[in-house]
Amino acid sequence: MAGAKPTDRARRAAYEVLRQVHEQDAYANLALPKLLADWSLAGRDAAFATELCYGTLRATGTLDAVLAAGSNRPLAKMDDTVRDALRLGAYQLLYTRVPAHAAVSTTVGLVRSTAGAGSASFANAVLRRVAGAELATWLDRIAPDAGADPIGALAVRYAHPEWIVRAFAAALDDVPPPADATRDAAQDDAGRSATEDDAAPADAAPDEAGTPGADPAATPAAAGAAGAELRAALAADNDRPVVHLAARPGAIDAAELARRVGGEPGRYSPYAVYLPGGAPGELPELRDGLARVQDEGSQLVATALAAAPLDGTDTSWLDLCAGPGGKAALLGALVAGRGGRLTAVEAAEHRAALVRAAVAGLPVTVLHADGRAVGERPELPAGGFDRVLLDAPCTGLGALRRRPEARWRRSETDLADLVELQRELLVAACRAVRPGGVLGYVTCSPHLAETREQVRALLADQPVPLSAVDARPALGTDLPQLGDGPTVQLWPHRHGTDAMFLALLRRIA
Ligand SMILES: C[S@@+](CC[C@H](N)C(=O)[O-])C[C@H]1O[C@@H](n2cnc3c(N)ncnc32)[C@H](O)[C@@H]1O
Repeated sequence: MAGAKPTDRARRAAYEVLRQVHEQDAYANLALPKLLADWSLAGRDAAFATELCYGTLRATGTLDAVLAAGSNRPLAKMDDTVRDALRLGAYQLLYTRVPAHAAVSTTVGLVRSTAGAGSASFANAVLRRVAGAELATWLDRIAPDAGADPIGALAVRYAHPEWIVRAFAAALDDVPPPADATRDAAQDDAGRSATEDDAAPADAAPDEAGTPGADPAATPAAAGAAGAELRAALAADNDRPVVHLAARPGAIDAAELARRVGGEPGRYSPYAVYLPGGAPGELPELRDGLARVQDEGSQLVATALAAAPLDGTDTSWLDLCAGPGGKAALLGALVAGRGGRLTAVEAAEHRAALVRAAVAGLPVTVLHADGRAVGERPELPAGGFDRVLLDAPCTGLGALRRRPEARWRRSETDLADLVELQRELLVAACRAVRPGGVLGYVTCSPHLAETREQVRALLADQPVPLSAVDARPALGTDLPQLGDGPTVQLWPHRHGTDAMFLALLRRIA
């Protein structure tokens, strides 16, 4: 790409990431920064590449529906390289202010260079059809009627798979009405944003620029009608998340960290700092271990476990699923302040290595082991721990805004295996906690099968004698909209955090 215009290199970088995501199961937030560096893309050009890449990945399902309608060839029969180029072109046409002629000609050029002249003329014909109507018109054409199929309509308009829309509706207890103003809200959410000259903020981090932001009118404050909060939750997934840092307790406080990095202290976690529009990049505070990039919701659930009332000893803590180590680092620093020690367990070897790096200098023992082995090895004694965190492997539906490809990669069929594993780990965590001790069950997912239903089944079965503890006071007093308890579900559109779930349970004998 040497010699090419920076905007063309930005498009090419976005396209290469799409290929890596779809061909090699790569993660965009890891692949993109490497390509930006390799191709010397910075500032506005890096922001443009990020916008195109993240936006196209987030909107893939909707773009595919448009392309299918605009093509005489089924998507499944298209060459993979052509399909990704068309997605990138259609994204520019429908979701950005890039001029149509530039979106079409650069995409056709890309297809010509990767797949030859015949494919280029096919791409040209499809994109000209796509360019023939605006997003709103396309949505009206391809989305099911909201009256007959409200979930299907929201799925297309907000670019989420239907099973995720259904899961959010159930978790929010906000089932959309048969017919409503869905169309207007979704169109505003999808409003045009980037041009070649006016892309995402020039200094936007590769992992934070994204599809255009949420509709202010779709916030819970403006909500009220059935389905309004669901729309706000879906829109928040398409919003550009603010980078959150966690100050390491005992090493630096949030106010000082905020001053040093030019951010602002978080609203809810005493350790949180927001970097609005900023890139964490090579901040010395991160390099020196004074802080980590960590969503405020993750900070809150870990600190809530540490804050839950406890009688007796409070020096032996366990993190049963610790990789890559964000919560272990926070808990390790907090238990250090109490003169105690954390044991951090992780089943994947490379992730156990990440935990070791994250907890360097803290009183933490890292075990590369299966968390279900509680009671079977001396380092994991049954009844040996005062506080136990189970941050369970889950669908990750609570962090879709940070992982642009994730919503299309996960499928509902993943759920049954995950729920079973969560259940086995929960039983192991119950064995690990001492009588009188506290167990925190956390998922980065609001799916009821992974959250409230999992806890309800555990309390019904009582593998050890357990009672529920109200998690709300342990989270602090400032958090709004925490519901009736005793469990807590955070949401991006309510709290600006990932959608973390927390249940606190006490072993009573
Ligand atoms: C949600 S992540 C944990 C995130 C972590 N607590 C943090 O804050 O960085 C779940 C982790 O559990 C690990 N895991 C999966 N199955 C496990 C098992 N049987 N025992 C222990 N760890 C497991 C996964 O490899 C993954 O790293």
